[in-house]
Amino acid sequence: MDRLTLRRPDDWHLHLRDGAMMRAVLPHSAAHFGRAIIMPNLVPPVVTARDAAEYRDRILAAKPRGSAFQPLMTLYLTEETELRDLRAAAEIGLITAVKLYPAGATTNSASGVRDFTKVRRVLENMAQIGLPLCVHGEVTDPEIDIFDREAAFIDRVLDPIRRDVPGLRVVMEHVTTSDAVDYVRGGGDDIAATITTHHLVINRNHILAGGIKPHYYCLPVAKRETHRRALVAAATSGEASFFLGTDSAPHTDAAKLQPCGCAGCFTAPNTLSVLAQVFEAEGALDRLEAFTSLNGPAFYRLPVNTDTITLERGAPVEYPAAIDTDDGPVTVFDPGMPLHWRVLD
Ligand SMILES: NC(=O)N[C@@H](CC(=O)O)C(=O)O
Ligand SMILES: [Zn+2]
Ligand SMILES: [Zn+2]
Repeated sequence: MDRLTLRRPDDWHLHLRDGAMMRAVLPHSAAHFGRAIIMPNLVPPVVTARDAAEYRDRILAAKPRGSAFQPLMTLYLTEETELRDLRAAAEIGLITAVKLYPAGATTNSASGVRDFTKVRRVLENMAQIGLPLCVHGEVTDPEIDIFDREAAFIDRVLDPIRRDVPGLRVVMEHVTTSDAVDYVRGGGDDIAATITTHHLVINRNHILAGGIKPHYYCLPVAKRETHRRALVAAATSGEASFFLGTDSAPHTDAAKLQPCGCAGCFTAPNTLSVLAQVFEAEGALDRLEAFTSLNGPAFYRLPVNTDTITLERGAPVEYPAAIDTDDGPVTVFDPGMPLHWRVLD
């Protein structure tokens, strides 16, 4: 097979940032994706309906001319989130989901939730209206080893919340462990998971062996190879509970390459080429469309995109090692292998 036509993919977890950074990164997602769930962890975060409407308008204004890319907005859940504001935003279709960051778990999560009893009423209302909760699933307890924080989150936080609030629809974002894959598989129709591009390619050795590689540092941090294999198996299985959320998370090189560097991999420019390579290696190219274009809309109860994209296999695809922004260069994810699948214009 050297040509592959798919329903146009969507990205169910994307960081576009704001200002100069947004203008530089947005065209890379808009070139390939129909829609994307836009993560709200700006500084300050997108917490009110008004913040979301203004952010959406800034994205639409920065969108390349002629692009039909649709940002699907989210609210950043805080202990002060107002129920009325959130319900109104959902009713008019301004927001597609709400994002839960445990306070301190990841980039710009300081305004996140510490005491989960304080958001219970909001969660109950979300269950009632079927509004999905996107979850960064890591505990923040410094006593818990960073490689165990996702598995611990399932037992200590996520499962108790789901028992407490039956019917709450949850997307466990950027899963990195076989524990999360198993939990989502056994969790019924109200839970799904996004899987990133980079977690299908790297394990923790890529970050640490032979010298430290800050551009592979993201959260949740990549785990051991057995976990990566579980993610590849889930993504390539075609199972409805697993879909693409790239978590493309641009930071300038200056912010990544320092004694305390930021977490995040910037994968927007080459994501689809990397994914096709991974699926081909598994003999699963026929299930790429389910992962990139069908399972996400089904969970979010949205129609699939009506148009298609075509990938073609050939000589290795060229992509920039970094993109320029007015804030400085942003390094593009290096999958460490030649990519033979290019997206045709
Ligand atoms: N994934 C990351 O390592 N970073 C994300 C935040 C997040 O998705 O947790 C970011 O905003 O930079
Ligand atoms: Zn996250
Ligand atoms: Zn993210």
